[in-house]
Amino acid sequence: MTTSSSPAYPPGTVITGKWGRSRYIVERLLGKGANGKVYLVRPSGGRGRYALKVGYDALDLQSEINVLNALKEQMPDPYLVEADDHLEGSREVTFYVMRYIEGSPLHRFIRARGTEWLALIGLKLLEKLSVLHASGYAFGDLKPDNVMVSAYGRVELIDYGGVSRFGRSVKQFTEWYDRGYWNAGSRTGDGSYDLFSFAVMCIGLLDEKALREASCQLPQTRSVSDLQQLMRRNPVFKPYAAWLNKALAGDFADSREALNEWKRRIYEASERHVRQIPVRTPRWLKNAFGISAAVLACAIYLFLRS
Ligand SMILES: Nc1ncnc2c1ncn2[C@@H]1O[C@H](COP(=O)(O)OP(=O)(O)OP(=O)(O)O)[C@@H](O)[C@H]1O
Repeated sequence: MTTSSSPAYPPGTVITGKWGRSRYIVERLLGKGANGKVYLVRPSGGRGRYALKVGYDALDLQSEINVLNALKEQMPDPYLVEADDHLEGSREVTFYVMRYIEGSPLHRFIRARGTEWLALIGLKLLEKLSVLHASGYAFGDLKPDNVMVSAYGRVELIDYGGVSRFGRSVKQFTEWYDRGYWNAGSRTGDGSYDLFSFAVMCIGLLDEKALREASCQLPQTRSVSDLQQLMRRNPVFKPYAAWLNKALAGDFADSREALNEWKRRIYEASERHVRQIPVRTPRWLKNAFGISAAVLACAIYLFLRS
């Protein structure tokens, strides 16, 4: 199996599936993480571009493939294209091919486009999570690096390596977004585990400095009330605070309910916003009104004189 220190495949490398005989040509390395390397590839003789992941550990990659296979039926536009083995020198290496998400990770998107995008992106992300949860899986390692956003605001979860069946221990997590880290519950994979991570992720996107400060507490004193306090201090949280508090407390029955409440709250907030925009009278209308008033005054004067 390939390792994290093995050199990346250079552009032009051909990866041939042992069983399906598909051939993919590497264009470039998209990124590497703790579990594997991901390449941008195009099918030999075919059209389109895909992302191809080569894992460091065969078992870990296989469990990722199993989850993606199980989700294939639930998704209208499946993420997994195919999985196969190929020969790297004399070694057999497992890989899988997925949809290529052209975009940027969530935190970079929000930094570039503004926090007002959070309402819409949060909505789309909750939709993705509720499909995953309806299939009995928790995403686990929900964090901004694992959410890709396209230029048009299309949202996609990447890195299914942390996905676990409901009721099993979460396989991978990142401190800030982990319910256990905030002494707020177990590391058992369930819908509310992901909703908790989602809430902390929103907090970090809206005020990263405050989240960093809150996380500096002693591990035994760190708690959800630190997160609630920081939200009270910054008005940027106002439209989201009630929802975020509910997710932090694990009070949503499931992610469908969380999704519906998010929808309701963002519609209400946008309606309030529209109502608050002062309606300015255009200058031409003021002028026209002035002329009509003058004409009317003359008409009344002439009428009274006659
Ligand atoms: N479908 C995709 N489309 C575009 N880029 C992708 C895709 N999947 C992964 N990437 C890129 O490759 C990088 C590594 O992928 P991934 O997160 O799956 O690897 P990992 O080893 O599981 O990472 P981690 O250390 O976060 O667990 C990502 O950060 C992202 O930049």
